[in-house]
Amino acid sequence: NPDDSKQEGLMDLESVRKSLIRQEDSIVFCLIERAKFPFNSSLYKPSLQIPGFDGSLIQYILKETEILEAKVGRYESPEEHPFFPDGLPFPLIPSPPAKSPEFLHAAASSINMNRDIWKFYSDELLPLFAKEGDDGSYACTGVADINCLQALSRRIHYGKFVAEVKFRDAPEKYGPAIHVEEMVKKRVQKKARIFGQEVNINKKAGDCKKQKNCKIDPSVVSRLYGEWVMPLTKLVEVEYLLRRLDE
Ligand SMILES: O=C(O)C(=O)C[C@]1(C(=O)O)C=C[C@@H](O)C=C1
Repeated sequence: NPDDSKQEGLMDLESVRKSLIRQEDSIVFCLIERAKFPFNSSLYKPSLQIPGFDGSLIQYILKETEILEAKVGRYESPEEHPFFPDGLPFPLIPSPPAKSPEFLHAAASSINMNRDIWKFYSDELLPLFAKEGDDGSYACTGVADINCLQALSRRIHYGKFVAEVKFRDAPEKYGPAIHVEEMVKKRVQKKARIFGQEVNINKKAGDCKKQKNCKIDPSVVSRLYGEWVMPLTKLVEVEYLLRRLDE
């Protein structure tokens, strides 16, 4: 019953969608940050030879980042999903006791789409917007990648919350999904234009009218949502609902 959830201070579809909209801002800003650097292909190849590690520098940075984050409890949150879940350390500090029962069904923790997110990000999305070249700034580029990957992962796995509120609520209220998708694509495109403009104190703020003046190509951001973010969010929703009635 949706009213019960409101009384318990829990989520409804409106609040879940509001969170998805706020997360768009983070994603667009992370992409703008990554677009400052050239492609830096060495970051993604195992050729840099990290002592004691068999993989690329980007994998090393992400894995070590997640080890630290796990120690301070990041992955105790149902909103966070590690890219390297195997063998992560337990938190060093206990989490505060939960105020309300878990919102998601226990099966939620078995869903992790980060393998697909890693793949589309490095193989398909990056080549669409990173300019060619190698300036050697691998650490900063890698950190920018990790911020993008984690923001995308959080957004896509938020599908679990979308699915749970839909499961609890009456689905006929939601209207055709296709309109929601068109609106999302238009909105992120507009955000890329507005957030990606050069701000000049002598000019009225508007947006970057010409694509070449934008820090990130707005059509790439719209494509990112249409081709990967929303389809993967739907997949998370379906995977979640398939497990929703498990004991
Ligand atoms: O808002 C919803 O109802 C969702 O299911 C989320 C979402 C999205 O990823 O933004 C996913 C699929 C729908 O077709 C539309 C939107």
